[in-house]
Amino acid sequence: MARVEALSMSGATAIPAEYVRPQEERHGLGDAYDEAAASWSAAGSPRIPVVDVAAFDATDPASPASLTVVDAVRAAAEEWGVMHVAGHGIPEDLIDALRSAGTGFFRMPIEDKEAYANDPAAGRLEGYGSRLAGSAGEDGKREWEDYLFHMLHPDARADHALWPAYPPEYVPVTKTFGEHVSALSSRLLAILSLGLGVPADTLERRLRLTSGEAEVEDDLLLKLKINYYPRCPQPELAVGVEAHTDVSALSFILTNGVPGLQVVDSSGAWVTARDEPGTLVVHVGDALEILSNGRYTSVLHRGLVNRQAVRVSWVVFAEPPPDSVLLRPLPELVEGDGAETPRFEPRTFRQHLERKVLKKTNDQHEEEVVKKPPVAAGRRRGAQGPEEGAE
Ligand SMILES: Oc1cc(O)c2c(c1)O[C@H](c1ccc(O)c(O)c1)[C@@H](O)[C@H]2O
Ligand SMILES: O=C(O)CCC(=O)C(=O)O
Ligand SMILES: [Fe+2]
Repeated sequence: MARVEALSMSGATAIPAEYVRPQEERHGLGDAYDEAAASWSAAGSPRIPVVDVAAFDATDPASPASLTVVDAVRAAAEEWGVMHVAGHGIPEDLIDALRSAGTGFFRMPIEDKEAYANDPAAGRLEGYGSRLAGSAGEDGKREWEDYLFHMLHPDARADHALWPAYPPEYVPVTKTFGEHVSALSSRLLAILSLGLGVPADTLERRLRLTSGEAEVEDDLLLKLKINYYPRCPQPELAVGVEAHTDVSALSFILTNGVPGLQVVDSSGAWVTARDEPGTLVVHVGDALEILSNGRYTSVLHRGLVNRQAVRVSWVVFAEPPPDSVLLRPLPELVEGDGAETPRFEPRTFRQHLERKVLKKTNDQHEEEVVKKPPVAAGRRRGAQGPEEGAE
């Protein structure tokens, strides 16, 4: 398997055809540093909201301080589907240690990283890999990134044999980080539940409780993907990660400070995420969009690459168990007095993934619509359609 890192280090000035994105996808692509400078310097340019959740008190969710947090998170999740979260409670020195552990792994020679290679075709998704965005072998389908992917939490489900043995602090640091993200994810799901006008434990219960007669509590799973985006000689032709929405309930993102993440705003324009020190970027994913009956928006985003600096991002996906939980709009929203029309058909997480992949590889399959990137600046998101099935 060709690693993007090796291509980047080869010194070639042109990228291979399989990394050249189709013309219709190249709108607004460019060196992430140039795109960031252009987007941040424009007067009145839109900014992803920064919300500080420190003042939310789970033991007193109706206090004025808690309600202020609920309102800010609700507004960001509705209008953007993405926010920079401050006051998250994860110690800065732990975040620094996480960054240096992951960077330490990628600093090893490629041959040493290959010991961790995954094999998606054989169903082994965990490990070191390089992604094919679409059908294998087609031109314009590869993404300019290598990655490391593994289960992070709960610890009992994580196979530490698949985690890097080097650097030696990788396992303890990453594991501790997972515990903190788990706590943060519960806190945010409580805030987001209150934002929907339902009790604080609603979203987490619905994401974890097995449907059926006996209420069995399953775990919310956390998976870690460390994305490694090497320097790219033609960033106007390539993407690090193509435009997509996350299938998770929530995703948590940290970076090494190099720009690249872009999100679509409510006018349909690409906005480059800033580096907001002390914050984590949090995405609303498809699972939460479904549970909230579309009130919260699963954010369409992509990753740009650049000529001068390696970009690294750490993404934690918080997702329901694949088969045991039925994802559907909360009964509290779609049943009884003042009920909303359900906008999504019930499905398990695995079914959702399968339908989305099917939709991507077969555009005729229209009942499940995957959000499409804007073709020109300023086009409204509504034109792309959320992934709905029950209207
Ligand atoms: O819960 C999620 C949400 C996501 O958005 C993603 C995910 C899990 O896993 C995807 C992934 C990671 C590693 C692989 O080898 C894959 O084939 C897929 C990730 O890309 C993302 O879409
Ligand atoms: O690198 C980033 O900032 C985002 C990566 C991403 O969207 C993903 O891995 O799903
Ligand atoms: Fe993503």
